[in-house]
Amino acid sequence: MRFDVITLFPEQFRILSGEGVVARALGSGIAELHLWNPRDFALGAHRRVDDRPYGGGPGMVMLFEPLAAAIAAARAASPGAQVAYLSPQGRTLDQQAMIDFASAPGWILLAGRYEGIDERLLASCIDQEWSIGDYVLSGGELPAMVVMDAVIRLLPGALGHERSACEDSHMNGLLDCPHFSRPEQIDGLRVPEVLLSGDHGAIARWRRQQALGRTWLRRPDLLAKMTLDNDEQQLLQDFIQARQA
Ligand SMILES: CC(C)(C)c1cccc(C(=O)NCC2(NC(=O)c3cccc4nocc34)CCCC2)c1
Repeated sequence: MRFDVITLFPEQFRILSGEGVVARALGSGIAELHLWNPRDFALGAHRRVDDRPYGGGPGMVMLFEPLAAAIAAARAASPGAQVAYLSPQGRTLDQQAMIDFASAPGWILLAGRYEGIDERLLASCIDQEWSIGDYVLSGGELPAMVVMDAVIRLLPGALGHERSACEDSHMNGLLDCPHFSRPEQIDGLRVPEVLLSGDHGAIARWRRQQALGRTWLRRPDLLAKMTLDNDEQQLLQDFIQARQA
């Protein structure tokens, strides 16, 4: 999958070519990243990419022309790719959204800075507006990297042996089960016996029950989106009753 990112800070994206799943995917051609800096499309003597807001007020606004030109260049280089503006006004993303994005031919991601972009870009050049959540950030670069990380992990061949035991619970919306490793005892705290039993069926059921129970306890909103089969409903009931005992 091809990613084109429009950003005033292309250097920030070096972090993706470090190590791990995304770096390997970029290195092996499963994904590709092309960076476009609006400053390269800024004309005139001062090559401005931002200016003061009409109507006054603090801060600066990213100018229309350099962004429109950068978007046009990215569109020409990535046929079929849609343009998504990472923005606090956007649709809040979740795993299902990332799964949907993973089937696109490519994405052109626009990262904002300052107070944001000239609104006319949304009407003329931008196809989608996405948010990674409700907090004040300095720019759209980290949100763009969050989207790339979540989508690239879903591409065929991206996850080798890293597929985790609880990956399934991630994949169908449950929280993770608890994880333990050596030593068996720390300050009197032991590892649940079932995990030491070697009974893989019991271990898989315990992990499923823990994922169900923790989701019920901590994120009932995620559980509400799910349909549990009879076995899962029984596991969850047993978890709830054990807690009330
Ligand atoms: C959400 C709420 C707290 C109510 C709020 C209200 C008003 C402004 C901001 C704010 O953070 N503005 C600054 C910028 N933020 C983001 O780009 C950004 C922020 C959050 C999630 C994102 N997902 O993608 C891009 C995102 C916009 C221009 C430069 C960075 C945040």
